[in-house]
Amino acid sequence: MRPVLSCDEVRRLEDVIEKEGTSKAELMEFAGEFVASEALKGNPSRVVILVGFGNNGGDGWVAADILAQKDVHVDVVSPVEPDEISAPLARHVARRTAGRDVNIVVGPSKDELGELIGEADLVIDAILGTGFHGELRPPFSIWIPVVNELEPTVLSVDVPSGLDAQTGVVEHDCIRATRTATMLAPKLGLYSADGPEYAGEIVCGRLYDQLDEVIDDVEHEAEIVDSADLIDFFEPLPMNINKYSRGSVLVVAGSATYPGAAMMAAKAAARAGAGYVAVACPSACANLVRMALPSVPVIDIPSDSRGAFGAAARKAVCKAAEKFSCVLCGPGITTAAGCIDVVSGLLKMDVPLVLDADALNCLAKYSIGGIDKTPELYRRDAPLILTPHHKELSRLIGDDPVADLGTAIEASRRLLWAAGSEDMIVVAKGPSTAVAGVEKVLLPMAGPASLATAGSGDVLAGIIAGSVAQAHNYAGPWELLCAYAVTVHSFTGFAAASRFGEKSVIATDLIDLIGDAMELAAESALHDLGVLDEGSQVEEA
Ligand SMILES: NC(=O)C1=CN([C@@H]2O[C@H](COP(=O)(O)OP(=O)(O)OC[C@H]3O[C@@H](n4cnc5c(N)ncnc54)[C@H](O)[C@@H]3O)[C@@H](O)[C@H]2O)[C@@H](O)CC1
Ligand SMILES: Nc1ncnc2c1ncn2[C@@H]1O[C@H](COP(=O)(O)OP(=O)(O)O)[C@@H](O)[C@H]1O
Ligand SMILES: [K+]
Repeated sequence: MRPVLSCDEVRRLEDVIEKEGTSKAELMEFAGEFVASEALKGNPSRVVILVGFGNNGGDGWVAADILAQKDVHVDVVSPVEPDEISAPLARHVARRTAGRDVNIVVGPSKDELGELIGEADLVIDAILGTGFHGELRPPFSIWIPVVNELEPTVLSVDVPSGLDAQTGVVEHDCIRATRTATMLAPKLGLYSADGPEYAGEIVCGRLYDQLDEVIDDVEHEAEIVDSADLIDFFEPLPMNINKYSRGSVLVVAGSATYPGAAMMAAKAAARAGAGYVAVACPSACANLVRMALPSVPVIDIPSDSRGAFGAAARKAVCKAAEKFSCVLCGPGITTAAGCIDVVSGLLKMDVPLVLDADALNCLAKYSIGGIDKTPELYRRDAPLILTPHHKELSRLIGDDPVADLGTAIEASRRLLWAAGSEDMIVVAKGPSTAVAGVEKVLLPMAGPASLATAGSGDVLAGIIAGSVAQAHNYAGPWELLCAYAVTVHSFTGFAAASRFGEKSVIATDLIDLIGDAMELAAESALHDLGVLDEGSQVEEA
């Protein structure tokens, strides 16, 4: 797993490194060397380096010097003369580079800038880094659209300029990078909100030899999960099993209005590997589910007048749930009174429980001002996995806004710390999904935007429940198991997009591709571990 840091954590890390004897000035030299080495990978003969007023620009000035020494023609485009640069470290390296064989262009017109970029093989964007905040000001608000319009190959330094390194939000405009060379550790904003759209491929410069020894001296906002970290989940099925010992899931879902949600979640749980999956749904939709899923037993639960769980549902659901290795509750249930009752009954049981969709909205209705105010309502000894998207997460914390990865992680932590249980996980879904536990927050590989389709979350909930059900002897952490499920879901998105076309994927497509997705994830893990060469098949390993 690879750490992802907040801007504050990066600053603290730089302080730790400085205490260990490597100054910030030296770090800037290493950052510039890293940028130059990344730039040289494309063998450019002409490079334009756009620099700003701060230390991000400093990295660019150092890279300019190195590239010029390698016989690359370098044009540095600066808003001011080197002597007028405000950040002292950056001013120092700018003055030094000014005395070398580089062409410095101060305050060019739009046309001049366009011409320079048109002649270059590569543009290095060292305008703004972690120090950027507020509204983009001139001249950068003028430079950035000129760059983007010409669509050159762009290497951004640390973060694409214009992107908030913490939130990933682009308020006004942002450099569209081909690649981003980030320093010490990726910043959270590269994975949040608009980050993935603008950052391109992300490469990380370690800069400091003993980075592994000091990086744990600061907290990590999150950790990226690579397929290789999930290798233990790709074991083949043992011979000596039966359908129950493989793991069983009770899917408590559906209503007269939303029978499909129950069908999709149940089928996904089975495709994810559970040996026995049953559905407990309101009697109003039971026959529909029976007809759609011949392999799945359906337990009739008393309905209310609208076809949702009724007053007698809690007892019937909890009795049925006793026999299962995992219960998934929520897809399509509505928030009728009987549903709220069912959710509260299941929370009191000691079976591993996944709460999704309307089960989360039922939970939010329990309390005023956020469920973290009354953690006794959801604190339990058995595993509890909540799978909210941003709106559901916001409801759970009393309607405080959840808009991006950073705020989703913060909201998840509020829920987790209030409960204080190692067996509770929040899978905060979004374009990038965070899997948060009390100890750590994981970022599994995100899927394609094709996953933004109705019912896709029901499929993920099924994959999570199916995976939990199989984890009889699993020693944890639950974060990793949920990260595995999210990764498989992401791969279903890629597999479906390549089969049906990016815009044509619908949630039911994802379900039948769960097996393919597991194979793709396993291949990717073996590839990361160096067991598979590019293009070879799993069977050859
Ligand atoms: N501090 C360190 O130890 C290291 C820092 N490094 C680099 O330093 C960067 C951070 O440097 P700084 O903290 O100087 O900040 P930046 O260089 O990212 O930006 C600060 C500058 O941008 C200007 N600015 C801020 N908001 C603006 C806006 N809305 N419109 C126009 N201009 C705006 C400010 O006037 C300020 O001069 C990192 O991203 C990284 O690239 C690296 O050199 C590695 C070591
Ligand atoms: N832009 C996106 N890129 C990648 N994945 C996405 C994107 N938008 C949504 N997703 C994923 O799709 C799923 C949607 O879940 P959810 O919002 O609960 O859908 P539904 O309620 O319709 O089932 C989540 O797993 C989420 O992470
Ligand atoms: K930048």
